[in-house]
Amino acid sequence: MTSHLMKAELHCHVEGAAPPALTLAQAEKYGIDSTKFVRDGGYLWQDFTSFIDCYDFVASVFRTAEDYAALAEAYLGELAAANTIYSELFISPDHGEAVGLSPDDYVGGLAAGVMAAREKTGIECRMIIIGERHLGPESVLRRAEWAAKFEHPLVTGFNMAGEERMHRVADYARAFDIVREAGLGITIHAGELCGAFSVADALDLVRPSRIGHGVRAIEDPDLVKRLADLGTVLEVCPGSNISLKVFPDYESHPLRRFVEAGVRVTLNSDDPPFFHTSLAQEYETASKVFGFSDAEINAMTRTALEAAFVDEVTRKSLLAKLLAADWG
Ligand SMILES: Nc1ncnc2[nH]cnc12
Ligand SMILES: [Zn+2]
Repeated sequence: MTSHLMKAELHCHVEGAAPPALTLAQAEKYGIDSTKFVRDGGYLWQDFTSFIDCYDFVASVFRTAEDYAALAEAYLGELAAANTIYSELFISPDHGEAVGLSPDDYVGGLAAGVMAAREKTGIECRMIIIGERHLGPESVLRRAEWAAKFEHPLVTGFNMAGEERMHRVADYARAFDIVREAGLGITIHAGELCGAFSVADALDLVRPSRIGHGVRAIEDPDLVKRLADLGTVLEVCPGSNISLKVFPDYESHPLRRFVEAGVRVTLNSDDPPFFHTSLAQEYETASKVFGFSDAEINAMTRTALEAAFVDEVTRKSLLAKLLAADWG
């Protein structure tokens, strides 16, 4: 049982956290037909491409700042109820713009939800701007330039998600230079749909402190050692990896091999209802399926807090909470 363990999450896409029932209610509110993407209380997709189509549909039924505030508040409330003290939400202003919501209103709505959740539960949250890789290098560059200028105390990082098989990391290096210069934390999806070369490219060209997934680095032992030596933190999402068939089953999932190799890892849900998971479920899987002890799981939570894109005062306070719980 892991319900008593304190938790932290670095990798969850906010639109990907929308429960199917909420998506249905939103679709009804705007008179949108959802039958192609939601059925029997679950999302309909078969592979990564149709997953992204379904994700885009879900995002399209959130249309106002208030819709996004309610979504963020609901997800953070669920996390807090599972003993989670810190969350980083990946947010994608491109999805807001696609339905006519300005980036300012998109982030403003989410921030209102984040603050309401903190008020009610004490959960701390920061937001990470996403550039969508499959929208192309120009789009990610434009998003990076916007993020570099957009100053908001709750927006602390930049990530690139989306279709990893499109373009090369080099095509996006300039975007990451811009956000690095602006002082944002940097993480990038790599080594999920593509192999070790993609993680190596990310290390060489983007120099992230964290990597979203990164799990296919396991295909190259020298790269695993490089990750351990650099101290790069992997945002591992085991349930997502199994659902998207990155690995056929948990026995072949490399989470434990990364830990044994000294790579810093964290536990995350990615897009929880799409993958029939939750952060609480990922902690349970770490214990029951991977066989990690409470102490090993607490070490992953500590790693998440150490790698979080927060100011040092907040980090210290979060680490103190975890330490107190660990002793308790
Ligand atoms: N697992 C994932 N990989 C890449 N892009 C995503 N966007 C939402 N979920 C994603
Ligand atoms: Zn992701």
